[in-house]
Amino acid sequence: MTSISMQSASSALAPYGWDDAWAEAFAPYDAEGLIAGRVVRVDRGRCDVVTADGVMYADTAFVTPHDPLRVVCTGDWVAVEPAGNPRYVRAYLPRRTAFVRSASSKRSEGQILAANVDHAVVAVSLAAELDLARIERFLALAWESGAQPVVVLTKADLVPDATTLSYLVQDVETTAPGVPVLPVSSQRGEGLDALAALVSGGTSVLLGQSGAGKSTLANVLLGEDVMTVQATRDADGKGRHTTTTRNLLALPGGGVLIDTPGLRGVGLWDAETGVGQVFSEIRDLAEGCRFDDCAHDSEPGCAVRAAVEDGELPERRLESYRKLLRENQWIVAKTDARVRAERRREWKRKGAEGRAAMEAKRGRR
Ligand SMILES: Nc1nc2c(ncn2[C@@H]2O[C@H](COP(=O)(O)OP(=O)(O)OP(=O)(O)O)[C@@H](O)[C@H]2O)c(=O)[nH]1
Ligand SMILES: [Zn+2]
Repeated sequence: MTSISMQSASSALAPYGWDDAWAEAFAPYDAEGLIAGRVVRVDRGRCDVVTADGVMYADTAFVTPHDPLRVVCTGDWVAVEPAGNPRYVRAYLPRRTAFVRSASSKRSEGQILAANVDHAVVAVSLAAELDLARIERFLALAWESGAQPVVVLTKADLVPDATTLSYLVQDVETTAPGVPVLPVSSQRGEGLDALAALVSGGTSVLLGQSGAGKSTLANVLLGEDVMTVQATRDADGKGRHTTTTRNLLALPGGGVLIDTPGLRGVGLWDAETGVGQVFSEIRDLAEGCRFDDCAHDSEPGCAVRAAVEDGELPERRLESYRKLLRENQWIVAKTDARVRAERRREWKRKGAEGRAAMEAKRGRR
């Protein structure tokens, strides 16, 4: 049975992405009298949570274990205490997707940047020459998170004619199998309705190089309503201007936009699965290689090299694939080395503390 509080939460939180599956996952917390909400901002152990009763300021101490991937982040659905000063976040619901930096989700030292993202919108400017390798890199990050990538080719108004534009779109489409490619112009308005429709069904993030036009797109998507959205004041009336720095916003046309500073400058991390998805046609071809661990270099019976020789697979694509895999392996190795060094320091520190404690005890005797 759904409680009254859950029913009101459902309608108030729907613009933030609440659905039946979240309601079901939340049911046990509802039974405990906890409040459902979505994290719109995290800052040093505290977070702002949008709930049916407005934005609440909550402490995350209960849900901040040592594993940095299990720290509450923007986009999480959480169970907050109904009262208290401070109120505590008691739990967060299992994540559907997660953007993680520095290491894979299988490891414990990554940094979580955003949770429960459905669409990763990669903004690519048409004002400069297309850098396909860069697009592939962003797509790897996007796939790795579990979100569906979308490429938005911005500043389409700067492309001289429609034929050129269609060639550019085709180039990106062959680089991005399984990814919708959408040319837009924030200045002239082309493609913006299609983009708004695309992001209206879920939570989106904007990725892409500096100057790609992300802020401009965000402003267009947020429209004039951005001011009223941001004016929803926090319920505990502390009078702080938290809402202006919110990292998660409900879009007037439907859907949610997450824009965190960390996501903006994101680089490649352990994204081997993501890299494989970007180059899905290479992965498919590799099934025909004689050796399971074929590096598609000079091995005999390599189906991938054969496809390059036949002109079926662009050489650039294979090079880019191998480069991203190498880069990825290097990052993993570096991260592992750093973690090992950190652990050693930790052991030393613990050892020293342990010895000090023993000596203190002995001294007391
Ligand atoms: N001609 C044209 N220029 C655009 C368009 N969209 C954005 N720009 C311009 O491109 C520049 C960069 O846009 P931003 O939106 O600031 O880019 P950004 O990706 O947010 O950049 P960072 O904040 O550095 O990550 C600005 O000067 C915009 O005016 C467009 O559709 N057409
Ligand atoms: Zn091969």
